[in-house]
Amino acid sequence: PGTASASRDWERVAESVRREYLWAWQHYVDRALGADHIKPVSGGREDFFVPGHSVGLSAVEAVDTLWLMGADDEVAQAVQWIEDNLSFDIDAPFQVFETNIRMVGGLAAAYHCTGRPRLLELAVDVADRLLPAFTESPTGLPYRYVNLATGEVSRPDTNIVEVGTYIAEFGVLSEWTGDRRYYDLAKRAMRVVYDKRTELGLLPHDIDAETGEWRNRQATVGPPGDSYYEYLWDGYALFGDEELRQWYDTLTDAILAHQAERHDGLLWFPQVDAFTGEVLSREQSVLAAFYAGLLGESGRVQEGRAYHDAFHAVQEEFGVIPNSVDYTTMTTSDPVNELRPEFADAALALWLATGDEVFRERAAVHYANMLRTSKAPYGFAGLGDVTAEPPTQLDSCPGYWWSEQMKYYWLLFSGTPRFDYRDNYLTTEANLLRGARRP
Ligand SMILES: O=C1NC[C@H](CO)[C@@H](O)[C@@H]1O
Ligand SMILES: [Ca+2]
Repeated sequence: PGTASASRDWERVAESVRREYLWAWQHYVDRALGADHIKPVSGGREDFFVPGHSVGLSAVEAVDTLWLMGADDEVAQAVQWIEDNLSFDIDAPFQVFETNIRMVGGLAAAYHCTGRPRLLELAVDVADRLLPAFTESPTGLPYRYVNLATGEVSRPDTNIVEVGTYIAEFGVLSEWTGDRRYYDLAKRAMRVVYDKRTELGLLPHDIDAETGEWRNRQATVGPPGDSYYEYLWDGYALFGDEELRQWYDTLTDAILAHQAERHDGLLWFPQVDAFTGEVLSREQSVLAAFYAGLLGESGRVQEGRAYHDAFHAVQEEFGVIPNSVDYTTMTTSDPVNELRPEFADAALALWLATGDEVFRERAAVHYANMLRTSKAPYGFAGLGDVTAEPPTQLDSCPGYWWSEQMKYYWLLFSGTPRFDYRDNYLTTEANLLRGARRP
């Protein structure tokens, strides 16, 4: 990986990605610096976590992407705003999962790339404000919300993603500070879920943080199941935790045995009843596409390739992948596109795992189709209906756009010396926690 390919001028595509990203960044700086989101059609500002309490989400999500692009002046702009303005002393309930993967992860990645101590201090500050969600819980499964100023917790009606997607961000904080609390609290919640797997070795996705009881029967590799599985593997990949790998292997073997289904020669993962294996739904969320990359990087390369082939068929059918498809008819009942990055996420993971150029080609099409349909006056916009000609643009650009697909494209096409292509780690929000190579 990282070598130029004779068949395509990847450098030219990489330069396009960097140019478009810096164009969008300049509009964010000019019109919405400090806001969680810019509104790309109107040029307005928008809060993500809590109305009236933006925490500069897009700037935090952008730092490592800008750094990997060598855009050091823009890195300085983002870091300046963060160090001068960012405070988490906010008397409002924040969603623990989203705050972790976006703010803890974003600040930790910014620290990993720049080495600026204030960024690590802020990551630790916001992580400490999340801890009551874990320590106040009778089961160790964190509540969904915590007030960052008072520590008041709420919403035990949670799911395996929101109780199990912390080990990467919390683990590096333990590594970088020497305080094991973060790692231990994150892993304990994962163990509670694993120990409740069904006879078939499958997991429902909804769970009560106070009673520990399952609240549904359905198993899915899409939301809100996806990153629980991802972080079992990541805990092994990042910290060498063999127990997490064993849990991952046990659950993945069960998923491949009971959830995998072939249809028209393509591999899919329908939703099934975790206790009986009965197929409940053949809707496939675009977010489930990440799973192709997870299978590929965790030694299930053939299955990973096959599942990416399935989503490639969806990209061929629609151009821009809609929120979900029914794979038995290849039709969509949800034609919205929210700039979801998972197809590109899996393309990068599979390219790093196999070196096969087909994944760069597929990602290049993903980028070209986004560029053609989502570019709006002040940034990149989601689409209201990917089947319309032209697709209708939404006045929204999610924070993950600044951290995910543009970074995946850049890493796939640029061969940047700032990234260790052989030893690296990106979180589920594409925050770089290992593999930055400072010049
Ligand atoms: O894990 C995640 N789930 C949802 C977002 C992208 O679709 C993003 O926040 C992240 O990739
Ligand atoms: Ca993800």
